[in-house]
Amino acid sequence: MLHLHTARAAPPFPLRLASHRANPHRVTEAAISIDTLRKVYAGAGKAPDKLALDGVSFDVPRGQIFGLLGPNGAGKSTLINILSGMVRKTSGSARIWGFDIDADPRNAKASIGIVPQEIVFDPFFTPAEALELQAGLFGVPKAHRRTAELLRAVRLEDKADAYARTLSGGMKRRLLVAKAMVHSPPILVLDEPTAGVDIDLRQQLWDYVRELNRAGVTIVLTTHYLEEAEELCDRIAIINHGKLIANKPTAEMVGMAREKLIVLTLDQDIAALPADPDFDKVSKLTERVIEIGYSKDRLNAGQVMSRVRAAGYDIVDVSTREPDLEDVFLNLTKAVA
Ligand SMILES: Nc1ncnc2c1ncn2[C@@H]1O[C@H](COP(=O)(O)OP(=O)(O)OP(=O)(O)O)[C@@H](O)[C@H]1O
Repeated sequence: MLHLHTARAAPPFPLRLASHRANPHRVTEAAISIDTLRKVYAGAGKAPDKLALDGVSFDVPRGQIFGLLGPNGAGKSTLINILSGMVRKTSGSARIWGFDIDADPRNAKASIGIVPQEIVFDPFFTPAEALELQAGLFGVPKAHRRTAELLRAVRLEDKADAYARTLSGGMKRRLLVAKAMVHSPPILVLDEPTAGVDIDLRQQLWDYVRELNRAGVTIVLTTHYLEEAEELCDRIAIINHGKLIANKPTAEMVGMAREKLIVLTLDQDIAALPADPDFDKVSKLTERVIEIGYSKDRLNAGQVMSRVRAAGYDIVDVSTREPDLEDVFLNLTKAVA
């Protein structure tokens, strides 16, 4: 049972109250709204300038788990670092919970909690001290601090007074999530939180992320793990080479994979691969096993098998594969590579 009051109707401490009162319509806005965001890193020495974000625009709807996917170097961290105020954008604009990051940076920052990719800790602080310090940095007065509650939420209450260096990797990750929540932001961003994390821990972390989301927190996560995005996210955006190349509800995104694969075990060694203009690709996996890729718009599995039989083979075993996010991802990133 989660006791966080992260997304309560009354805006969290400390800065949002006044602005929300001043503009109640903001409540209906997207959690994050990004408009034509561009970032060029100036080249050092003889190195050329690097265009990291090339006019990216999208909204993260409130209340969702939103996945930001992209290959290495796509621009994901740049985007998140702009939101957190660590990187200065070159042009474009961004609003966090309705607050423009230029015009209202304090409220924008107060509305977002960021769990960084790397685990950085002062080993001599206990988890309780680390949370108190972090709350202090955000200007949360003592009376509003929720150290014990947060430690309970991330199941670290019995480690409250242990030195950080004695925590396991998983405990440290959970402490990072608690640290990102000290100011009760309505948005939590997790930057590749499960890179290098074992399966058990990953599952625990996702359970907790789901719990936070059920409590009303909008979640943005970047990940390289496509299955993870597929399992967790309501909506997925893909960026590649600094450009947004897709942004859809997860089910729709997965449905974009047109190609299906069928693996057939034949009754005899394959002499020549069956050629058919409707097959997108045919590959021999072993002497008697072939894999055929076909577009589900043009053929169904029965028709594929009939055509292989017509080429003189009997089929002794068959399996098909549904398209998944990986197929979409590969197709999309290939198209603009
Ligand atoms: N401080 C910097 N100076 C110059 N170039 C940079 C800087 N930071 C990032 N880049 C470049 O900008 C591009 C986008 O990098 P970014 O870290 O945003 O990508 P990413 O999608 O987060 O990648 P990863 O998944 O590997 O973390 C890359 O080509 C990277 O080399």
